[in-house]
Amino acid sequence: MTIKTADLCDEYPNKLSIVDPSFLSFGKEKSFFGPISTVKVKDDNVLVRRALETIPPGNVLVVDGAASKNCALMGGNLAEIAAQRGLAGVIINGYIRDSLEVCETDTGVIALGTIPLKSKKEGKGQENITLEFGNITWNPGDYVYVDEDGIVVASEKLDM
Ligand SMILES: O=C([O-])CC(=O)C(=O)O
Repeated sequence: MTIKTADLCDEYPNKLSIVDPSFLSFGKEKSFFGPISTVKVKDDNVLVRRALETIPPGNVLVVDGAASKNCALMGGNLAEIAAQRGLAGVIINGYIRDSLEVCETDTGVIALGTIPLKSKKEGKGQENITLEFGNITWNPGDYVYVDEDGIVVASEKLDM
């Protein structure tokens, strides 16, 4: 199915939250959608890995990393887990590394940018909670739609 966020905005103006246009696409899959799973972390990606290994195939993992520029929350290995598990994609309010590998990996990866330093491995953070970033609220179970034009979220699955 081809996502066209512009068409969704035309068709469902009252049902969509539009994410702040400050995110970049790094994954090979430029257009994807699915139900949201969430984690919230700060400079620590243990819960990101655990979510990638456990959330249902087809879901989109949304990571609130507090937009921290201290380190990368995902690299080539974690992107490969997302692809192998058949996740639709990952959206990170934070930074990634191994961007050349990530852009060859068959999943969606959205983030704020790149930084080469890896994160801490302490396992701190929260899972499956409502997030607030990018000018919108991200509830687990909401649907996110992504393409080359941007990111939009609806509280239900939309007919396309
Ligand atoms: O392990 C990490 O912190 C992230 C990483 O480099 C990878 O996913 O390849």
